[in-house]
Amino acid sequence: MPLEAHLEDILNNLSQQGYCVVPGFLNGDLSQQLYQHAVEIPSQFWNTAAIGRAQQQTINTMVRTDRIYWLSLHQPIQKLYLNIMESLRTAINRDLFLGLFDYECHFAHYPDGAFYKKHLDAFKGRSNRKLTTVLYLNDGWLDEHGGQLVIYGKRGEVLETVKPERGTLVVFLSDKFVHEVLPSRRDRLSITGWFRLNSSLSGVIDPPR
Ligand SMILES: O=C(O)CCC(=O)C(=O)O
Ligand SMILES: [Fe+2]
Repeated sequence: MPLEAHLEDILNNLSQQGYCVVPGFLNGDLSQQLYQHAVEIPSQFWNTAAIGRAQQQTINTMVRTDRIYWLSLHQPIQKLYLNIMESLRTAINRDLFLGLFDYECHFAHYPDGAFYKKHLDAFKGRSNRKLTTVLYLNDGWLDEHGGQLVIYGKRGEVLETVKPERGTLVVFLSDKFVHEVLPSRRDRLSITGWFRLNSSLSGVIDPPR
C-alpha cells in the first residue's frame, strides 16, 4: 500500500510548510499501468483545459496548453487511484482537521512545447479547492526534457523545482502556492487533482467539467 510508507512524511510536511514532494509515492507497477492507460485514451476524449471559475471560464492558450481527461470510478485503474486518494483524504482529515469533503482529478497531457504559466489553483474564500495533488507518470525524465513544476514562496522565491518523474506525488495548499509548469520538451503525463471543501458550505463552485 503506497500510502502507509509515506503518510507520516506527507502529514508532517503539510502541517509544517503547506506542501510536500514525495518521490516514489506510487510503485512502478501502478504508475506504469496509469501511464499505459492514459496513453490509450483516444485523443478525441481529451479536452482543452479551461481557466477561471464558472461563468468566467475561458480557454486561454497564452496561459496553459495542456489537455485533460477527468477520472471516474467506472474504470478499474482510475478507481484504484481514486481509492488511494480517498485514503489520503481521510488520513489528512484525521490528522490535520482540514475538513476535506471530496476529491476530483484529471489526467493532464502536455504535448511537446506545452506549459502552464504561473498561477494559483484557488483564491482565498472564492474556491472550494483546498489541497492540490499532482502525480507524474513518465519514466526516465531528464532535465533537458523541461516540464518541471516550479513552486514559489510568498516573496516570489523558488521553493522547489520538481522533475515530473513517474511515481512522484506533489501536494500543496491550493490558495497558498503560486506555481507553473515550464515548457515540456516531450509528451508529459500526470494526474492533477484537488481535495475540496463542501461547496454547499462555502457557497462557491469551481469550474464545471
Ligand atoms: O502538472 C503540474 O506539474 C502542475 C499542473 C497544474 O498546476 C494545474 O493543473 O493546475
Ligand atoms: Fe496548478
